[in-house]
Amino acid sequence: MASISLRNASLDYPLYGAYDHSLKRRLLGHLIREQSGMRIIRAVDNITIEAEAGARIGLAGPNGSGKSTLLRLIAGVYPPSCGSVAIKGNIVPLLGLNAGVNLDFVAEDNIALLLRISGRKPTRAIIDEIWAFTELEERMQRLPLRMFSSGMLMRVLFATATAFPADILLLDEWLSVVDENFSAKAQARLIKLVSQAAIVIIASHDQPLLRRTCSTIINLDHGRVASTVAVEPPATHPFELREKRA
Ligand SMILES: Nc1ncnc2c1ncn2[C@@H]1O[C@H](COP(=O)(O)OP(=O)(O)OP(=O)(O)O)[C@@H](O)[C@H]1O
Repeated sequence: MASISLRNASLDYPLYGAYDHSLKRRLLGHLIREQSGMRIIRAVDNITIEAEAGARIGLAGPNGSGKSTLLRLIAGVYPPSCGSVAIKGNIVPLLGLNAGVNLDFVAEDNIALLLRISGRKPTRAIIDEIWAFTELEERMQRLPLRMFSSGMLMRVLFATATAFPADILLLDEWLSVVDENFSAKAQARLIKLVSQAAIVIIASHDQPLLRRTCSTIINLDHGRVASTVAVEPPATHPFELREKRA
């Protein structure tokens, strides 16, 4: 059974070199939690979340409030600086599509690599199925991704990231997927993935979207939970995810 348990989890980003070394700065260092010359940003601050199967959680909050970092913490991209994060179930993190990609490798090798990273065996049949979804010419499978347009690259990465169902689906707002035709197709694939996932967490600035799709909205502010709002159960399939990054 899928579950997420964050207990008093925090995440500090160390900011190497983002400061000066003057005496004044050193004297002021302790005021900004600077340790041995390292400045730290606490992007997620003491957050506790318990989610079981069926949870649909929206993360809201102003720019820099910690939504993306919290998703990365749950995805295991970063370990917590303190507190604990325990996850049961396989996670599909749709956070930044470029993660894990090597532009110098040909497309099919990248697909194989991404599948392996997510614990899947990249068989010929699976790669072909992913490629069919992209609607790109077959010969392009053997070209380095460096030669792809950004829209083509997006198609390949989206098709790969969404090829398998997830127990836990994490969505950072990023869907401005290429041209109109593909967008409709991408949206349909995403809706399917969302409906199959046991737990879905969506970070977005789009309150109507969060209200349509989530049962709980967590409002973040400066990395902390400012409020948690229960939302009426969404109507059947009001899912509309085409949005631009803020
Ligand atoms: N790689 C990084 N290194 C250092 N600081 C970072 C890094 N990524 C984010 N931050 C900082 O962490 C804080 C939280 O950022 P985060 O991207 O999680 O916020 P967000 O709520 O997703 O913002 P937005 O709505 O603008 O996408 C911000 O202060 C940001 O400057």
